[in-house]
Amino acid sequence: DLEALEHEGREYILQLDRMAGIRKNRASIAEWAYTSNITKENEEARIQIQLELSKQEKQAWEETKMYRWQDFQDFSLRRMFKKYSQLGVSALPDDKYKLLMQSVSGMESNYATSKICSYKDSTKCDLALEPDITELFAKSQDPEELKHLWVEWHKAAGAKSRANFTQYVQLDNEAAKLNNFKDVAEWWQSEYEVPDFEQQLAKLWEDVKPLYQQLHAYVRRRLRDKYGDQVVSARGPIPAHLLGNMWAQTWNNIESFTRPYPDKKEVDITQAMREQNYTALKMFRMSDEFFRSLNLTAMPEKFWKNSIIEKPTDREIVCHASAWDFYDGEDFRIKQCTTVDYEYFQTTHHEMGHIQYFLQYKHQPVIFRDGANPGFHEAVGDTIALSVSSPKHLRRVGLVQGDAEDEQTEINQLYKMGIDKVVFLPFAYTLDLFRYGVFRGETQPEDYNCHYWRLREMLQGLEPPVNRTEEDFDAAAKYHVSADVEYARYYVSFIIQFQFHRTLCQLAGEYVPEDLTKKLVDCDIYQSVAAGNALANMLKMGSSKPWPDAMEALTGQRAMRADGLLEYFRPLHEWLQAENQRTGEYIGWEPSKIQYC
Ligand SMILES: C=C(C[SeH])C(=O)N1CCC[C@H]1C(=O)O
Ligand SMILES: [Zn+2]
Repeated sequence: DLEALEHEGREYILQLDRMAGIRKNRASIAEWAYTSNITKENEEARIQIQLELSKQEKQAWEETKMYRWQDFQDFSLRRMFKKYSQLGVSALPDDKYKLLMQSVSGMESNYATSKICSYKDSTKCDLALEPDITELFAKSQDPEELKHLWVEWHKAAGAKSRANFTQYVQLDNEAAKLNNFKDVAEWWQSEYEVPDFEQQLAKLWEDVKPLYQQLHAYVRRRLRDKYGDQVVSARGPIPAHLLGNMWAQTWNNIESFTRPYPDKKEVDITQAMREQNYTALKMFRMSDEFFRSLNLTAMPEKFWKNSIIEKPTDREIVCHASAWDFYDGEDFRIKQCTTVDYEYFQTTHHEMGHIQYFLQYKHQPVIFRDGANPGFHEAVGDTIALSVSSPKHLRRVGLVQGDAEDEQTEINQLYKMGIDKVVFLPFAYTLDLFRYGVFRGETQPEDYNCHYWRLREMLQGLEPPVNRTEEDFDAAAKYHVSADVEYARYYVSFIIQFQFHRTLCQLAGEYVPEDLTKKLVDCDIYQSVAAGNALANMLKMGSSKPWPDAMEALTGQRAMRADGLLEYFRPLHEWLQAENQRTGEYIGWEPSKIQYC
């Protein structure tokens, strides 16, 4: 009878889950060995192990689908069977599986090891993205040097991966079809378990776009003031190499010469960190202490022993920051090439947020050790970082001196947050709208660069610094495209982290709507056990329930909405509208004159 069948099913799936944990542990060990020491033999070993594990997964999958789990009464049991019934890339035959692994690995190692020559010294050709090119791009205010760095990086890390990327798309789409998806776009969106995910992304963009356009118009004017109207036009897109970041995904590095009230003392956190002899380890210790102050879990001993927090000097590694779960309940690691600056201070909290999520759901079955959706995992650390980056907290830890806020300082602070958080949204949206089109076949290889830049111009109001052709492949010059990492997760994160922040601030008594002494912009939840406990309760759920349940558990809302972000930035939005009106700024952008299609 069904009762007995369900009991037998539970025994089976719990045993399968234990085996899956061992497989995932072995996969993480092999992946770590390769990405923390990029050599041919480590790459081959990793692919060999992935192949072996995929055979075991395929075997288990054959057995799992024999169960009539759709009729089981127990919700969690059905959910476990449903997740285990999806085989993933292991559904490919061995030869195609291996080809797919090789094409992604080829792109990723190219990205990780790409070097370019210096602008000022053409014989110096050992510049790596981290820390060399990143630092130069953040500091340089010479448009010609920035153009050189931009063009050379996009040639080395982007164009080179065009062939591998085309093969990856072909094979990954085959795997999608073997999993009963039309294409990879549908597969990626299925992770969010809502039928209208893409429409939700579009609606969120409609909500945020007016604020973005005001910010874009203001920044364009300040850049035109600085570089002249031969470099920055009054009504066109902004050249993408002038925004302080290789992908123009955050504009925080141009804050020093574009902030609204320049005569207000400059808040240079990076300089303060260096003056106070901050080290990578100190940044990690401070982040760990913040989480502990919320009554969340301390980093375990193994974390401090096994993590790589600075770039090694004796080998090549994948420097792009990452957090690792080894699925054994005690081994959790971060790998990042930390530099002592504000940006990496944020990144450290971002990665520690991933580890905290791992720690909170480690008691769950292996199959539920995941974010409620991929965006949740990206939002944990950033939510904490919203408190850390508040003037109140920065004063608390001594990174900012001096008095409390006045109106102008608050606008400067909101501007600093806006050129980090608001400008990121059209970038993130572009990256996956582009790849949805590629996976769907709407964008063929001969259109890759043209379609990528059409979206960049339409959504971000940017243009390339020089003409582009289909010899280029600029999308792959971004880590996540070269590493097959879905990106809508960050778009979701940058929306929901403000919903999380608002709730936690209210729980911490730090934010009271309409109370001008308890403003959202100045909220710091540090040491609030009430906020920490509420966050922990949501994190403990992992992916055991559909994400609206997790969202509701924490915020009372069951949907992702832009209202948290728009409430946070409202004073800035009003200021920008008034300022752009005062200067008669053209809002939006006319078509670019640069050739890229
Ligand atoms: C820090 C990570 C590792 Se999950 C990252 O890739 N992030 C964090 C914010 C956006 C995105 C990026 O760097 O593009
Ligand atoms: Zn992340």
